[in-house]
Amino acid sequence: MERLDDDTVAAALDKLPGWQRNGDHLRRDFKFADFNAAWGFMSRVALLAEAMNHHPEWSNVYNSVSIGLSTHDANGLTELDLKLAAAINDSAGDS
Ligand SMILES: C[C@H](O)[C@H](O)[C@H]1CNC2=NC(N)=NC(=O)C2=N1
Repeated sequence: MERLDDDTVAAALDKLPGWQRNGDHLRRDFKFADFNAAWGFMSRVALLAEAMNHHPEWSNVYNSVSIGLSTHDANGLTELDLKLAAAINDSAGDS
């Protein structure tokens, strides 16, 4: 998988509400009603990450989930990160 150039990433981010670029990562923080909702979200994301064989860097504190996306095999951002970011938004109930 090829690394994306800066313009391609910037254009894609316009269509990914909540996500920001931070160097080689896309980042978004989510907040839910409670731990149960946060964990349910993480369970859904875990299943789709496994299906994509593309996995998030994330942490959870009670109702907060912080996510970083990057393609380690490519040392940067690829289409897989954009795809996973969009799928994560769907899992959180965003468009
Ligand atoms: C061997 C396996 O295909 C790779 O290690 C996959 C697994 N999940 C991955 N996830 C992410 N985020 N980046 C990768 O480069 C990656 N590579």
